[in-house]
Amino acid sequence: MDFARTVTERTLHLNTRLCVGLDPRAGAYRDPEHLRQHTLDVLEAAAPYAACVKPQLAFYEALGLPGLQILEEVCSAARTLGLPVLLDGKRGDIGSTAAAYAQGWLTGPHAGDALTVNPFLGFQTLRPFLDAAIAHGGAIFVLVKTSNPDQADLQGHGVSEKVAAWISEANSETPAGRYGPVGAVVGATHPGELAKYRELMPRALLLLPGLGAQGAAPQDLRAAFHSGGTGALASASRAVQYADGLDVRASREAAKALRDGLNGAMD
Ligand SMILES: O=C(O)c1cc(=O)[nH]c(=O)n1[C@@H]1O[C@H](COP(=O)(O)O)[C@@H](O)[C@H]1O
Repeated sequence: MDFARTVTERTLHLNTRLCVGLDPRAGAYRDPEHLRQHTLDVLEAAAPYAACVKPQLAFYEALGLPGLQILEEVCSAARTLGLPVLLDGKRGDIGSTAAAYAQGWLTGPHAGDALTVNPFLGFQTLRPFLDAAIAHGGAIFVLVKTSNPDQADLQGHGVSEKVAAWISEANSETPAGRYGPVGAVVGATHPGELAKYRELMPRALLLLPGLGAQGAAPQDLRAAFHSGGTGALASASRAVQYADGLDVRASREAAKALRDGLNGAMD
Protein backbone atom coordinates (compact mmCIF):
# COMPACT_ATOMS: atom_id res chain seq x y z
CA MET A 1 0.00 0.00 0.00
CA ASP A 2 1.02 3.62 -0.48
CA PHE A 3 0.46 4.75 3.11
CA ALA A 4 0.27 8.49 2.42
CA ARG A 5 -2.07 8.02 -0.54
CA THR A 6 -4.33 5.50 1.21
CA VAL A 7 -4.69 7.72 4.28
CA THR A 8 -5.40 10.78 2.15
CA GLU A 9 -8.01 8.90 0.11
CA ARG A 10 -9.65 7.72 3.33
CA THR A 11 -9.65 11.29 4.62
CA LEU A 12 -11.38 12.51 1.47
CA HIS A 13 -13.82 9.62 0.94
CA LEU A 14 -14.84 9.09 4.58
CA ASN A 15 -14.30 12.69 5.66
CA THR A 16 -12.08 11.81 8.61
CA ARG A 17 -8.76 13.14 9.87
CA LEU A 18 -8.71 11.00 13.00
CA CYS A 19 -6.01 8.46 13.84
CA VAL A 20 -7.20 6.06 16.53
CA GLY A 21 -4.50 4.91 18.92
CA LEU A 22 -4.79 1.36 20.25
CA ASP A 23 -2.77 1.37 23.47
CA PRO A 24 -4.29 -1.36 25.68
CA ARG A 25 -3.24 -1.06 29.32
CA ALA A 26 -2.77 -4.46 30.97
CA GLY A 27 -4.11 -3.18 34.32
CA ALA A 28 -7.52 -2.47 32.82
CA TYR A 29 -8.18 -6.16 32.05
CA ARG A 30 -8.68 -9.52 33.77
CA ASP A 31 -6.15 -11.25 31.50
CA PRO A 32 -4.54 -11.00 28.03
CA GLU A 33 -7.60 -12.56 26.36
CA HIS A 34 -9.84 -9.83 27.82
CA LEU A 35 -7.36 -7.17 26.59
CA ARG A 36 -7.25 -8.77 23.14
CA GLN A 37 -11.02 -8.93 22.74
CA HIS A 38 -11.63 -5.38 23.98
CA THR A 39 -8.90 -3.94 21.73
CA LEU A 40 -10.36 -5.73 18.68
CA ASP A 41 -13.86 -4.55 19.64
CA VAL A 42 -12.68 -0.93 19.97
CA LEU A 43 -10.92 -1.21 16.61
CA GLU A 44 -14.08 -2.42 14.91
CA ALA A 45 -16.27 0.18 16.63
CA ALA A 46 -13.98 3.11 15.78
CA ALA A 47 -13.00 2.00 12.26
CA PRO A 48 -15.72 3.92 10.34
CA TYR A 49 -14.46 7.18 11.88
CA ALA A 50 -10.72 6.59 11.46
CA ALA A 51 -8.29 7.42 8.68
CA CYS A 52 -5.77 5.01 10.20
CA VAL A 53 -4.93 3.23 13.45
CA LYS A 54 -1.82 3.56 15.58
CA PRO A 55 -0.92 0.74 17.96
CA GLN A 56 1.83 1.84 20.40
CA LEU A 57 4.29 -1.07 20.52
CA ALA A 58 5.13 -0.56 24.21
CA PHE A 59 1.72 -1.81 25.32
CA TYR A 60 2.06 -5.03 23.31
CA GLU A 61 5.73 -5.59 24.16
CA ALA A 62 4.84 -5.23 27.85
CA LEU A 63 2.85 -8.49 27.57
CA GLY A 64 5.74 -10.49 26.10
CA LEU A 65 5.06 -13.05 23.37
CA PRO A 66 1.26 -13.05 23.81
CA GLY A 67 1.40 -9.28 23.26
CA LEU A 68 3.12 -9.71 19.90
CA GLN A 69 0.48 -12.25 18.89
CA ILE A 70 -2.23 -9.76 19.84
CA LEU A 71 -0.44 -7.04 17.87
CA GLU A 72 -0.35 -9.26 14.78
CA GLU A 73 -4.07 -9.90 15.15
CA VAL A 74 -4.83 -6.18 15.62
CA CYS A 75 -2.80 -5.32 12.48
CA SER A 76 -4.51 -8.03 10.48
CA ALA A 77 -8.00 -7.00 11.67
CA ALA A 78 -7.23 -3.37 10.80
CA ARG A 79 -6.25 -4.36 7.27
CA THR A 80 -9.42 -6.40 6.88
CA LEU A 81 -11.31 -3.23 7.81
CA GLY A 82 -9.31 -1.27 5.20
CA LEU A 83 -7.38 0.71 7.79
CA PRO A 84 -3.70 1.55 7.29
CA VAL A 85 -1.56 0.68 10.33
CA LEU A 86 0.91 3.19 11.74
CA LEU A 87 3.06 1.48 14.38
CA ASP A 88 4.24 3.80 17.10
CA GLY A 89 7.66 2.52 18.12
CA LYS A 90 9.80 5.68 18.03
CA ARG A 91 12.70 3.48 16.95
CA GLY A 92 16.20 4.77 16.21
CA ASP A 93 19.72 3.35 16.54
CA ILE A 94 23.05 3.10 14.71
CA GLY A 95 22.46 2.26 11.06
CA SER A 96 23.00 -1.51 11.18
CA THR A 97 20.67 -1.90 14.15
CA ALA A 98 18.19 0.47 12.55
CA ALA A 99 18.14 -1.93 9.59
CA ALA A 100 17.07 -4.75 11.94
CA TYR A 101 14.34 -2.57 13.49
CA ALA A 102 13.17 -1.66 9.99
CA GLN A 103 13.06 -5.33 9.02
CA GLY A 104 11.03 -6.15 12.13
CA TRP A 105 8.52 -3.33 12.08
CA LEU A 106 8.24 -2.42 8.40
CA THR A 107 8.70 -5.77 6.64
CA GLY A 108 8.43 -8.61 9.18
CA PRO A 109 5.45 -10.67 10.41
CA HIS A 110 4.31 -7.91 12.81
CA ALA A 111 5.01 -5.11 10.31
CA GLY A 112 2.95 -1.98 10.03
CA ASP A 113 2.45 0.16 6.96
CA ALA A 114 4.28 2.98 8.71
CA LEU A 115 6.48 3.44 11.79
CA THR A 116 7.39 6.35 14.05
CA VAL A 117 11.17 6.91 14.25
CA ASN A 118 13.53 8.94 16.40
CA PRO A 119 16.13 11.11 14.61
CA PHE A 120 18.38 11.68 17.63
CA LEU A 121 21.19 9.44 16.32
CA GLY A 122 21.49 11.39 13.08
CA PHE A 123 19.74 11.57 9.75
CA GLN A 124 21.79 8.80 8.07
CA THR A 125 20.45 6.38 10.69
CA LEU A 126 16.92 7.00 9.36
CA ARG A 127 17.94 5.75 5.91
CA PRO A 128 17.32 1.99 6.57
CA PHE A 129 13.83 2.84 7.83
CA LEU A 130 13.12 5.02 4.82
CA ASP A 131 14.49 2.44 2.37
CA ALA A 132 12.32 -0.29 3.91
CA ALA A 133 9.28 1.98 3.89
CA ILE A 134 9.77 2.97 0.25
CA ALA A 135 10.32 -0.66 -0.81
CA HIS A 136 6.96 -1.61 0.73
CA GLY A 137 4.98 1.52 -0.14
CA GLY A 138 4.99 2.51 3.52
CA ALA A 139 6.05 5.58 5.44
CA ILE A 140 8.07 6.74 8.41
CA PHE A 141 7.00 9.47 10.82
CA VAL A 142 9.96 11.32 12.28
CA LEU A 143 9.72 12.97 15.71
CA VAL A 144 9.93 16.73 15.17
CA LYS A 145 8.21 18.31 18.18
CA THR A 146 6.65 15.83 20.59
CA SER A 147 3.52 16.46 22.62
CA ASN A 148 5.01 16.22 26.13
CA PRO A 149 5.84 19.43 28.06
CA ASP A 150 9.46 18.42 28.73
CA GLN A 151 10.21 18.06 25.00
CA ALA A 152 11.54 21.62 25.25
CA ASP A 153 14.65 20.33 27.08
CA LEU A 154 16.01 19.28 23.69
CA GLN A 155 13.44 20.15 21.01
CA GLY A 156 12.74 23.52 19.47
CA HIS A 157 15.87 25.72 19.72
CA GLY A 158 16.51 25.14 16.02
CA VAL A 159 16.67 21.35 16.49
CA SER A 160 13.08 20.61 15.49
CA GLU A 161 13.47 23.03 12.59
CA LYS A 162 16.55 21.11 11.41
CA VAL A 163 14.62 17.83 11.50
CA ALA A 164 11.80 19.51 9.58
CA ALA A 165 14.26 20.67 6.91
CA TRP A 166 15.56 17.11 6.50
CA ILE A 167 12.02 15.77 6.15
CA SER A 168 11.19 18.40 3.56
CA GLU A 169 14.28 17.49 1.55
CA ALA A 170 13.53 13.75 1.84
CA ASN A 171 10.08 14.37 0.32
CA SER A 172 11.34 16.71 -2.40
CA GLU A 173 10.71 14.27 -5.25
CA THR A 174 7.06 13.91 -4.29
CA PRO A 175 4.86 15.67 -6.87
CA ALA A 176 3.05 18.81 -5.75
CA GLY A 177 -0.31 18.09 -4.15
CA ARG A 178 0.77 14.68 -2.85
CA TYR A 179 2.39 13.51 0.36
CA GLY A 180 5.73 11.73 0.51
CA PRO A 181 6.97 8.71 2.46
CA VAL A 182 8.36 10.84 5.31
CA GLY A 183 5.82 12.18 7.76
CA ALA A 184 6.42 14.31 10.84
CA VAL A 185 5.25 13.99 14.44
CA VAL A 186 4.20 17.36 15.82
CA GLY A 187 2.25 17.39 19.09
CA ALA A 188 -1.35 18.58 18.92
CA THR A 189 -0.50 20.21 22.24
CA HIS A 190 1.43 22.95 20.39
CA PRO A 191 -1.36 24.63 18.39
CA GLY A 192 0.60 27.88 18.07
CA GLU A 193 3.41 26.10 16.21
CA LEU A 194 1.38 24.05 13.74
CA ALA A 195 1.36 26.68 10.97
CA LYS A 196 5.15 26.93 11.10
CA TYR A 197 5.68 23.18 10.78
CA ARG A 198 2.99 22.90 8.08
CA GLU A 199 4.89 25.48 6.05
CA LEU A 200 8.35 23.96 6.67
CA MET A 201 7.22 20.51 5.42
CA PRO A 202 4.69 21.05 2.63
CA ARG A 203 4.72 17.42 1.41
CA ALA A 204 4.82 15.68 4.78
CA LEU A 205 1.82 14.15 6.47
CA LEU A 206 1.77 15.53 10.00
CA LEU A 207 0.85 13.19 12.87
CA LEU A 208 -0.63 15.22 15.72
CA PRO A 209 -0.77 13.17 18.93
CA GLY A 210 -2.17 14.56 22.17
CA LEU A 211 -5.85 14.87 21.32
CA GLY A 212 -8.05 14.26 24.37
CA ALA A 213 -6.10 12.87 27.33
CA GLN A 214 -3.18 15.27 26.87
CA GLY A 215 -5.47 18.25 26.56
CA ALA A 216 -5.39 19.10 22.85
CA ALA A 217 -8.74 19.96 21.23
CA PRO A 218 -9.83 19.39 17.61
CA GLN A 219 -10.77 23.03 17.02
CA ASP A 220 -7.17 24.14 17.63
CA LEU A 221 -5.62 22.05 14.87
CA ARG A 222 -6.78 23.76 11.65
CA ALA A 223 -3.33 25.20 10.89
CA ALA A 224 -1.84 21.71 10.50
CA PHE A 225 -4.03 21.00 7.47
CA HIS A 226 -3.87 22.17 3.88
CA SER A 227 -6.82 24.05 2.43
CA GLY A 228 -8.55 20.86 1.21
CA GLY A 229 -8.52 19.44 4.74
CA THR A 230 -5.71 16.99 3.99
CA GLY A 231 -2.13 16.65 5.21
CA ALA A 232 -2.53 15.80 8.89
CA LEU A 233 -3.84 13.09 11.20
CA ALA A 234 -4.89 14.01 14.71
CA SER A 235 -4.41 11.14 17.11
CA ALA A 236 -6.18 10.03 20.30
CA SER A 237 -5.63 6.80 22.21
CA ARG A 238 -7.06 6.84 25.77
CA ALA A 239 -9.83 9.27 24.81
CA VAL A 240 -11.19 6.59 22.45
CA GLN A 241 -10.24 3.21 23.93
CA TYR A 242 -11.17 4.21 27.49
CA ALA A 243 -13.73 6.92 26.74
CA ASP A 244 -15.90 5.49 29.52
CA GLY A 245 -14.16 2.58 31.17
CA LEU A 246 -14.39 -0.42 28.87
CA ASP A 247 -17.69 0.59 27.26
CA VAL A 248 -17.17 -0.02 23.54
CA ARG A 249 -20.23 2.06 22.59
CA ALA A 250 -18.61 5.00 24.37
CA SER A 251 -15.44 4.38 22.33
CA ARG A 252 -17.49 4.50 19.13
CA GLU A 253 -19.19 7.74 20.21
CA ALA A 254 -15.85 9.28 21.23
CA ALA A 255 -14.28 8.47 17.86
CA LYS A 256 -17.31 9.91 16.07
CA ALA A 257 -17.23 13.08 18.20
CA LEU A 258 -13.50 13.59 17.58
CA ARG A 259 -13.99 13.04 13.85
CA ASP A 260 -16.83 15.56 13.83
CA GLY A 261 -14.83 18.02 15.91
CA LEU A 262 -11.94 17.85 13.46
CA ASN A 263 -14.29 18.24 10.49
CA GLY A 264 -15.92 21.22 12.21
CA ALA A 265 -12.48 22.81 12.50
CA MET A 266 -12.04 22.57 8.69
CA ASP A 267 -15.03 24.85 7.97
O1 LIG B 1 4.44 9.18 18.16
C1 LIG B 1 3.43 9.26 18.86
O2 LIG B 1 2.39 8.71 18.54
C2 LIG B 1 3.45 10.16 20.01
C3 LIG B 1 4.25 11.28 19.87
C4 LIG B 1 4.15 12.33 20.80
O3 LIG B 1 4.74 13.38 20.65
N1 LIG B 1 3.29 12.16 21.85
C5 LIG B 1 2.54 11.04 22.04
O4 LIG B 1 1.77 11.00 23.00
N2 LIG B 1 2.67 9.98 21.16
C6 LIG B 1 1.96 8.72 21.40
O5 LIG B 1 0.58 8.95 21.20
C7 LIG B 1 -0.19 8.25 22.18
C8 LIG B 1 -0.94 9.25 23.02
O6 LIG B 1 -1.87 8.61 23.84
P1 LIG B 1 -3.12 9.37 24.49
O7 LIG B 1 -2.53 10.49 25.28
O8 LIG B 1 -3.75 8.33 25.31
O9 LIG B 1 -3.97 9.87 23.36
C9 LIG B 1 0.79 7.40 22.97
O10 LIG B 1 0.86 6.13 22.37
C10 LIG B 1 2.09 8.13 22.80
O11 LIG B 1 3.20 7.24 22.88
